[in-house]
Amino acid sequence: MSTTALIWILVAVVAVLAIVLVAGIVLARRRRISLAEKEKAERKPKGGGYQTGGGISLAPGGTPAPPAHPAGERTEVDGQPGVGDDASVPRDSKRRGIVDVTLPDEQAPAATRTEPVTEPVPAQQEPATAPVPAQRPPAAEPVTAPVTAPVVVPEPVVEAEEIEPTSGRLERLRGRLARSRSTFGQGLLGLLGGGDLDEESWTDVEDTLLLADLGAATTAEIVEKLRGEIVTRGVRNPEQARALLREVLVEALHPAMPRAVRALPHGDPANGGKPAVVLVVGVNGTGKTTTTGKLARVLVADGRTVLLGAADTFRAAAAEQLATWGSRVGAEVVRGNEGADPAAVAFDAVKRGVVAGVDTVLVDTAGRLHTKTGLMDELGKVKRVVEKQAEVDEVLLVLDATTGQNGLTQARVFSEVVDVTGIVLTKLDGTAKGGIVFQVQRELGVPVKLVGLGEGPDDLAPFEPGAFVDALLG
Ligand SMILES: Nc1nc2c(ncn2[C@@H]2O[C@H](COP(=O)(O)OP(=O)(O)OP(=O)(O)O)[C@@H](O)[C@H]2O)c(=O)[nH]1
Repeated sequence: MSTTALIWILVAVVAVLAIVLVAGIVLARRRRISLAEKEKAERKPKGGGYQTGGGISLAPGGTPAPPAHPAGERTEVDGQPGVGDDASVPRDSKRRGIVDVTLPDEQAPAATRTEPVTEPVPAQQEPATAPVPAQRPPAAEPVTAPVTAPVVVPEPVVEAEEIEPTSGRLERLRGRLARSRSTFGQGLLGLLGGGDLDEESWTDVEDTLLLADLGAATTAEIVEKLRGEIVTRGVRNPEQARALLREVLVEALHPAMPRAVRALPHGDPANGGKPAVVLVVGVNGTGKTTTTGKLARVLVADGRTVLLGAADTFRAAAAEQLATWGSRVGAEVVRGNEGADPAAVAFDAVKRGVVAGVDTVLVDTAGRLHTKTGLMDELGKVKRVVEKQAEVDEVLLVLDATTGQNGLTQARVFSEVVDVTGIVLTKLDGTAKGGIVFQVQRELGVPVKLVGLGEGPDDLAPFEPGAFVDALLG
């Protein structure tokens, strides 16, 4: 074979190799592209219900608005809305936000005002002893502007209802604490009175207290005290264990805290004295209106005259509900139109209370607010405005005992917003977590003054640590 032929064969081989190489590269590229496309094709639409391992739920963009906040479904029996939650949808009326409140022009004619009070007016600067209606200059009257004009509902007592005496109510209603009693009475006493206590038994005691919602700090304190005293006193039998447990629990409830509800007037209202003003605050559904009504009965039973202010203007039926309570005890009710500014209604109520010379004005406020700022604005305003008429003597925070930690969160927020002076713990009849009493007091440093033990009109009892613990221990 000639050299020329060899060269041609080599060229041909190189050419074939080059073609194979190029074809290989192209094919490889093609494959890679098709792989990527496959991946793309298989990718699920963003967030379509996919949940990552971390538990983060992704929702596809541009889809309809997410389901309503559970607060919208909350009722007085379910989980309660917390402060700072979205507002609950009122049970039977349109929702109104605090942002809807239109502040009046100072100079606006009375008839167009939506809120009666913004600044001090002559009437509010009168001496406390002034006989109010007669001596008030006419110029002061626009303060209660017609738009929020109080609907004063004088309710004569058609049929005087018998009101249960208030003393000893906790003892009478002790049966209502049955659910909590099973934890303390049977649970704790069973553990403590059962002979030698090993580490495991103490863990059980701790768990029992935690389950009853006493909170970690109080639980630790109580357990430590019990452990020490059991050894020191040589507790050997169930009776001794019971006595010790009672003592430790009562002590943890700070029996020396002042628990009187400051609802008595300043001087004689018939002679220019001012009524006591009690603001009832709390998240909706906790039992504010019911508590206000029950408290009115307590006062009436004590021979006091009461005026009720229905400043919960979010829920139309709340005013109705309060009016019913009022009519049952012959208490006048001042209410605003639905959606009226709660501060205006509160102002009108207290003003009317001063004029009418009642002993006590109880103001049921609204707790249905979007944010802490909203709450602060509104409650702060209610208090400021009321104080133009009379001193606020008591701010009762109503907490639903069945909501546990949520109630505690609410309590913290409210106590930052207003100077809470007492706590009413409602629905203690429906919970095994009566221990929340301990925690609430400890957290807020504010005494539990009243407890709600049922839906009946006289199911409100003064809170007495000794009687309460006795009821818990059975
Ligand atoms: N079992 C029990 N139920 C109670 C107690 N206190 C109130 N309730 C019930 O709780 C529900 C709510 O009470 P309301 O007084 O309407 O609550 P509220 O806080 O005024 O609610 P809003 O007007 O929506 O803000 C009602 O069905 C009451 O009967 C209590 O101590 N025990």
